[in-house]
Amino acid sequence: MNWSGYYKLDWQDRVQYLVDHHLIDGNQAELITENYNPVGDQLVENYLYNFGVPTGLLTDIKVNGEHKSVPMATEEPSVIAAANNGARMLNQGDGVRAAFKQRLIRGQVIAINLEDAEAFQDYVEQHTAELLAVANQAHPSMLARGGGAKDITIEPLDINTVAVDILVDPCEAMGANVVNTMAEAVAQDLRSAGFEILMGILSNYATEALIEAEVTVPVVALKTKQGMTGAEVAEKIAQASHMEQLTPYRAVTANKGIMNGVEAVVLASGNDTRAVNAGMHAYAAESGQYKGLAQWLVSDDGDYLHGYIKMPLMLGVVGGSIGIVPAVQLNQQIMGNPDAQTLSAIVAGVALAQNLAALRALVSSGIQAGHMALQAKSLALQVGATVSEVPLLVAALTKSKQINQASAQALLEDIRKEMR
Ligand SMILES: CC(C)(COP(=O)([O-])OP(=O)([O-])OC[C@H]1O[C@@H](n2cnc3c(N)ncnc32)[C@H](O)[C@@H]1OP(=O)([O-])[O-])[C@@H](O)C(=O)NCCC(=O)NCCSC(=O)C[C@@](C)(O)CC(=O)[O-]
Ligand SMILES: NC(=O)C1=CN([C@@H]2O[C@H](COP(=O)(O)OP(=O)(O)OC[C@H]3O[C@@H](n4cnc5c(N)ncnc54)[C@H](O)[C@@H]3O)[C@@H](O)[C@H]2O)C=CC1
Repeated sequence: MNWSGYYKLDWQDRVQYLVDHHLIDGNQAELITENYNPVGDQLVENYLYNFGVPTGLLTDIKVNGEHKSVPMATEEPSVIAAANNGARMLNQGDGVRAAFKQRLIRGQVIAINLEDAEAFQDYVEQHTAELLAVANQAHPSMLARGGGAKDITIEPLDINTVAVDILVDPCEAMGANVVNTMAEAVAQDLRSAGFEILMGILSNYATEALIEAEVTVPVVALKTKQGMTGAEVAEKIAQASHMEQLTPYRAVTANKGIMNGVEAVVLASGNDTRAVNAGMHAYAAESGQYKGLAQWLVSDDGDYLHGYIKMPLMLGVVGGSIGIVPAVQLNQQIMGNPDAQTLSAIVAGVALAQNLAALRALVSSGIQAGHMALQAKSLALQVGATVSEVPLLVAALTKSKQINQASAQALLEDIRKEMR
């Protein structure tokens, strides 16, 4: 097959090309057509169709004194139920408090093959004001909004390599493109001054945008239907949380659980999930050992469970695809059209809610009871149940306590026999 120039075809011809070359059949072309979206066609290259991600609601999480409803986009069963469950417990205290100390994005301009790295550093120090002006002239509207390039720091990388780091306040944007534009302008300026510059690019390791969130939950909110007291559950959650500081094998799983919620809100809010993920995981390993991002401790009097999380989070409420995709605008509206800091506080709150629900399940009934009960619906669809058969099969699976593909298939056959 010759794919050269495929990207120049219009959408209909791109789909027809797949049919003509037997990559898809006519029914599948229809599926693509049903899911065509003109906005999608403008957003990505070689566009075929919009791949739908189910979006559900976290109905109520109290963050910085405000009750928020939060759309979450995820394909994984039980994540949204768990977020609701976690938030239900967090809300029984005063809710989550979350804030940034600063919120800046970093651009790196990397100078290489320096004959005298110290002389280069002196040059940058002496020309800091000029370099900041070059950065700000590259995107003047950010300065006009009260943001823009704020500081320049120097990061020696080896004997003849130095990164000049520009720290930028992107206001309500995430700032990746803004910073890249500034970094390239500074790179050009340094080239004109005679230095060899390898590249200018933002860093997704957002250590100047660390959000800290904390919550205090009365232990009574944690008691289980199976009879564990809140105090018992709290004690075990604190122990479980400590394990994440001891072994990276446990920490990665716990952080995956946190990302269940974080990524679902980041995606629904039109933000860049990859940027958030990369920064989060790097930060989890900042001590040299990968650790859990959240920590839970029982208060001295035993009455409260205290949760804390600190993570890099650079999100925007303008820029990128945010203003373009109608579903994103809808999701922002459901959250009350938050500003960038409020959206970040919501995400940090969801991180705590998600982690609390997962840990509580792990140390009480185990994860499978809640997770697999909700997974049963996907399993039913997987084995070919029709939409009207799904509730019957889910009920049968839950009763059988054998939530796997083989038993789903067998139970579906039984249901069909009975229906005949
Ligand atoms: C699944 C539950 C919530 C059941 O929990 P439950 O205690 O059986 O549920 P409940 O019926 O008592 O309901 C309690 C609350 O949960 C919410 N809730 C309950 N069901 C629903 C639902 N269908 N849809 C929406 N919300 C739901 C809802 O807020 C409800 O309050 P109410 O509205 O009744 O006042 C619980 O077992 C749980 O939180 N489990 C954790 C599940 C989880 O974390 N799933 C993520 C996938 S596993 C994973 O990827 C990560 C992990 C776990 O490995 C991370 C780690 O290891 O740390
Ligand atoms: N490594 C990474 O993370 C990279 C990410 N990206 C992508 O970059 C996009 C985000 O970049 P941005 O620079 O945030 O978007 P952007 O390029 O759309 O810039 C934001 C725009 O919004 C305008 N704006 C209007 N009102 C504003 C306000 N109140 N505050 C701030 N800006 C305002 C700015 O002037 C600017 O033109 C995302 O789509 C991301 O996926 C791009 C390159 C690399």
